[in-house]
Amino acid sequence: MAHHLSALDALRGAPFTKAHATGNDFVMFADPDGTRHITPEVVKALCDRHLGVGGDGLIRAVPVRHVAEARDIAAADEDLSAHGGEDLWFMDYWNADGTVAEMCGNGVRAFAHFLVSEDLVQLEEEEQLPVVTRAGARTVRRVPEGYAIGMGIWSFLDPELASSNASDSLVIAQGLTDPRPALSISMGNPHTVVALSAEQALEDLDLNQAPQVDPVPPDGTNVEFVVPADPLVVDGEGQVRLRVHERGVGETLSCGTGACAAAAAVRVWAAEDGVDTWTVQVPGGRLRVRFLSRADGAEDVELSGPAENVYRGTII
Ligand SMILES: N[C@@H](CCC[C@H](N)C(=O)O)C(=O)O
Repeated sequence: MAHHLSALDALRGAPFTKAHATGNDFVMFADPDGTRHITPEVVKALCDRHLGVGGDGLIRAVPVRHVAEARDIAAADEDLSAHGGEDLWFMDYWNADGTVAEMCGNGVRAFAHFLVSEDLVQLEEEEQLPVVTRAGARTVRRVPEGYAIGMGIWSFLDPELASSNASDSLVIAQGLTDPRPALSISMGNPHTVVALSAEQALEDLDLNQAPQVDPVPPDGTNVEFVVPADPLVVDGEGQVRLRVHERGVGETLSCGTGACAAAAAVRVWAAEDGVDTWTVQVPGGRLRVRFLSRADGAEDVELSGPAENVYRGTII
C-alpha cells in the first residue's frame, strides 16, 4: 500500500492483518521480538479509512517481557506468574485517534483469533488461554460462536452509587430531545449507559457528533445507548439493543466492553439480578454476556462472540 505519511517509515515491510469482531475492526501486528515502534501518529495513519488501512483501532501482539508496563501488570498478579508470566502475550491496544485504552472486549477476541491463526499460540477446546491487557489479566477459550473472554468483574465507576444504583450523570446527544439520565460502569475501561424507551429513538440518534456527558468521568467515557427488549427476559435470557459512541474512535458497529456495561446497567435498573445471560444486539452482530457470582460478592463477566481475519497485507 503506497502511503505518503512518513509516520509509517518505521513499519516499512511489516506484515499486518485486518480483522474484525462483530464489525469492530482492527489493524493487527505480531511483534514477537518487541521491535515494532508504535506511536500515536502511526496509529492515526494506519486507522485512517482514506489514507491508511482503516480501522477502529490497532492491536500489537507482543510478549509481556518486551513491554515494561505489561511486565508490571503480570508481576502484580500471582496467577499470571504461575501461568507463563513474561512469556504471555500482551494486547497493546490503541484507539484510532492514537490514544491507548485499558481494555477492548472485541479486541481480545480478535487478538486471540490472530494469535491462533498466526500459530503464535495453540488453543485446544476446553483450554483457557491467559492474556494480558492494560486492565489486567483476561482469559480466552474457544466456544461454538467464536471465543469467550473472561472479562473480570464489572463495577460502578462511582462507588458511591453502589447503594443507589440509579444514575450518576446526564447525557445529551444529537437526535435526543432532552438530556437523559445515565449510569457509568467500569469494565476496566469507562462506560456511560443511557436507556432509551423505543427502537425508533435509537435509530434517530446521530452519533457522528460525540454525545455530551455531564459530569464527564475523569478519563472520559464510551457512551452506550440501549433499548431493553419488551418483554426484557425471554426463556431466562435478557435482551437489549445497543448503539455506541466510543472514546477515541466515534460510532462503531460494536463494543464488547460496552455490551457488558450495557447488560450490567439494564440488569441493575430492571432489578433482574437473577438473570445471568444476556443477548446484546449491536449494529455489527450479536454478543452474549454472562454474569458469574464470586465468593466475595462481586460478579465476573464473560463475553462471547465471533472474530474473523479479513485480509493480510504489508506496509510499503
Ligand atoms: N471496542 C472496544 C473498546 C475499545 C476501547 C474504547 N474505545 C475506550 O477508549 O475505552 C470493545 O470492544 O470493548
